[in-house]
Amino acid sequence: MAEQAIAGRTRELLARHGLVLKKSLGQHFLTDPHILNKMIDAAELGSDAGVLEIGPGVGALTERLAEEAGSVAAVELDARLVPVLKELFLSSPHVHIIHGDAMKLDLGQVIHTCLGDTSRRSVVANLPYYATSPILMRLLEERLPLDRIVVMIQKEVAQRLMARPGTKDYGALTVAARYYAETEWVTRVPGHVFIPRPQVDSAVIRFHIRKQPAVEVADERLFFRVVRAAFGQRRKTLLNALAANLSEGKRKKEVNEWILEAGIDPKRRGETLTLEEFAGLADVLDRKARDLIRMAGK
Ligand SMILES: C[S@@+](CC[C@H](N)C(=O)[O-])C[C@H]1O[C@@H](n2cnc3c(N)ncnc32)[C@H](O)[C@@H]1O
Repeated sequence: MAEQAIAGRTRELLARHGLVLKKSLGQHFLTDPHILNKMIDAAELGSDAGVLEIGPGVGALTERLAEEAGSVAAVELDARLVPVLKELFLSSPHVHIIHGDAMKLDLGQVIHTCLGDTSRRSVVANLPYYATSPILMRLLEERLPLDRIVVMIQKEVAQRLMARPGTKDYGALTVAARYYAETEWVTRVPGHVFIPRPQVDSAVIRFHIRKQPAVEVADERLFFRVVRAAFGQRRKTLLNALAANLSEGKRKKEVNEWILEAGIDPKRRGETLTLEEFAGLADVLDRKARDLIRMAGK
């Protein structure tokens, strides 16, 4: 379908159902067929592929997914859109429309129930801006049975995901994404291809989910605590940031020794550390914590 046709159909559906879009739900509907095709190509679908779509809106992307994938499960929060979607996909039994909140639903169960007959699974979605990071983190942290994720997100978040250590965009989100997946920039998306036009530009990013995390750590929760502590106060040195956020009353001298033991200069800023350096540091802290527990038990 051409851009004008998608835009016309979107407006017609909204008018026919008397729907006023809610900015609070990130409702900006895509009208550009070239961008839709880029997302479809990036997802590398086929009849053996199952797709979880988050936020189908009035179904522009869902329709393309339905053409290219074996099964589609589309989770929409806005109850007003659910009957519109059900009507659109009435004669497509491989498309499952689910009314629910992607931040709360048991997504593993949705995948199992709706996409169980497919051999590889992806998420393909134009995510609502207000919930991009929490939804992405859920998809990655919960270790859902997914091979890849192709998402359209705010350009600034995409830049954070792709950032290199030492740059202003590099942060806890970058480290977390890289821990679970390889990230790849697909395309930039200008604001004028949406109804209504958002104030920001977007980008499409592809995640290849790793079978194993990028680095091995003894205690994953501690690893992410170290990462959050290091980025919590970006202007501080690693020593000061960790002493303030993580050391639970330990003197700075000890924290300094831990960082040195991990082979890192304590005067560096947390934002310059690579994934491997964060992992090494978390493992030193884990060893120290175990030593303390062992000594307390003697
Ligand atoms: C950016 S629009 C994308 C719409 C459509 N997929 C498209 O590309 O045109 C985001 C969609 O996510 C829905 N949404 C917002 N929060 C949600 C949530 N927590 N769970 C599921 N859907 C949500 C909105 O109602 C909206 O339909």
